[in-house]
Amino acid sequence: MALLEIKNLQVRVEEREILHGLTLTIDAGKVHAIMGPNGSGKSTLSHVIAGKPGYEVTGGEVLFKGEDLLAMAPDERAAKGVFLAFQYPVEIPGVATMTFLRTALNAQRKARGEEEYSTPDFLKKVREISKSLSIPQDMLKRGVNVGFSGGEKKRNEVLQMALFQPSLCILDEMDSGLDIDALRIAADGVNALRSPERSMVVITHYQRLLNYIVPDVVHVMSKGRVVKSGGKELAHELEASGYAQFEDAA
Ligand SMILES: Nc1ncnc2c1ncn2[C@@H]1O[C@H](COP(=O)(O)OP(=O)(O)OP(=O)(O)O)[C@@H](O)[C@H]1O
Repeated sequence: MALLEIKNLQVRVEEREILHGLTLTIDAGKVHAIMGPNGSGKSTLSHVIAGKPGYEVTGGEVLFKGEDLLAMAPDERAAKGVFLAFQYPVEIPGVATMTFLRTALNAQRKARGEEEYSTPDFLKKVREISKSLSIPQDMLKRGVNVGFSGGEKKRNEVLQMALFQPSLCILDEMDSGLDIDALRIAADGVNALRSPERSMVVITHYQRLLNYIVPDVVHVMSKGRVVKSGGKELAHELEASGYAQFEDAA
């Protein structure tokens, strides 16, 4: 069974149809890259999967582990293992990162009927992961993403991923705003999470990120649909030839 199955998905935002019958299947243990020009609907797709409000699904279906994902509330999706790493992570002043991480993790565990982490176990886990991502401990005492640099925000997203252990990770333009060293650290963190049970959807404009996170499958999106799928070599072809050929075909 596929981990995620999207069939003929149609989505409207503010009365305008953005996804026009998108079909995509993601098997467990695979890394899929989604590429495509600005405005083709990549972020819209990731937001609809995560359950962000404001998107009206007018047709099609999304099955996650065989269940109707669209019928689930966003927190239920997270507890079931869907994680979206934001393109622009939000700041939450007044909520310490550590408190946020612990509350979110325990809420997800509780929803799954699992025991909550004890404080020492939780601290040990966070320290281990943050060390591997070069995130200083004092950063975790600050408000969520408050005063974090662009690179630190992205690394904080990878920290959440490593802590929550989701089965589907969607990375929306993880490379934007990252310098080469930060990109390598974040990509190493993502690669460490690759497993036969976990799938990743990497949304990016550029082939560069895919040198660090090598995909099994590459899809091209254009005008609200997946218009071509192939192996990792497809990303190299796109880098050479651009997206215009698909714009015409869509
Ligand atoms: N909240 C919104 N209100 C109105 N239009 C929207 C909204 N969100 C998205 N759109 C429109 O939907 C289209 C697809 O946007 P989306 O952000 O999904 O594309 P994208 O492929 O992620 O683009 P980019 O590569 O530039 O990030 C765009 O034309 C955008 O203007």
